[in-house]
Amino acid sequence: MRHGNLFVISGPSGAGKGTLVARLLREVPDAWVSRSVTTRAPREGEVDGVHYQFASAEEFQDLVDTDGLLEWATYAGNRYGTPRATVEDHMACGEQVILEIDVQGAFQVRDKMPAARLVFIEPPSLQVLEERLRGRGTESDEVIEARMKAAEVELSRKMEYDMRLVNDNLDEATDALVRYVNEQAEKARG
Ligand SMILES: Nc1nc2c(ncn2[C@@H]2O[C@H](COP(=O)(O)OP(=O)(O)O)[C@@H](O)[C@H]2O)c(=O)[nH]1
Ligand SMILES: Nc1ncnc2c1ncn2[C@@H]1O[C@H](COP(=O)(O)OP(=O)(O)O)[C@@H](O)[C@H]1O
Repeated sequence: MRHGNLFVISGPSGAGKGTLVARLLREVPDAWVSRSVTTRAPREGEVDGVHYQFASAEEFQDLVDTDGLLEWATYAGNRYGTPRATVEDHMACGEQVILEIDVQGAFQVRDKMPAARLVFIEPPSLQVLEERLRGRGTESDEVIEARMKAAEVELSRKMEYDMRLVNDNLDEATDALVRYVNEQAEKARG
């Protein structure tokens, strides 16, 4: 059994974080992904307790006030946070814990848990990013515009991450992510 490690995956909306994390979970048997709490409305097809734990603004604030979140941030007008207890439990079980969170949250995690590995997923270009966001078909034009603005701020911080990965060819990007997680987990085992 390997020791528990913490991996943070960030990158602009539409870069392919969710797609890559889903593939990583299939290929790394001891990987586990945290489920965030959010005040964002569910998209069509999203199920409460599966994709996110959907919460009201009051419920979210209660979690903040009771120190129930490891980190939290406001992104494009909605609040998102990582439940602390489940992350700690899964790390204690020796799992490779994955947080798919924004750049603000990533640096809060690094402050609290300096051993966390931070991975930044980049799109091949801003044009491809916009095409993927539109192609996903889950957001209005207005929301896509807000996410493209956020993308520029996010990309400006990529050099602060431990690893950067361009998600161009999906199979190659998946392999690189799986390799990195396994290498780091083996290194931590010593
Ligand atoms: N800080 C933080 N960011 C989160 C959390 N959960 C999701 N996010 C980020 O919030 C942003 C918006 O997520 P979402 O609305 O699901 O859009 P998507 O990433 O385009 O599918 C993305 O950058 C996510 O990585 C969390 O628990 N904490
Ligand atoms: N390497 C890739 N090549 C082409 N399309 C991709 C690739 N990776 C992801 N996509 C597609 O781009 C869209 C955004 O991916 P998603 O995983 O939802 O991004 P994120 O979680 O970063 O917002 C989805 O429709 C997904 O199927």
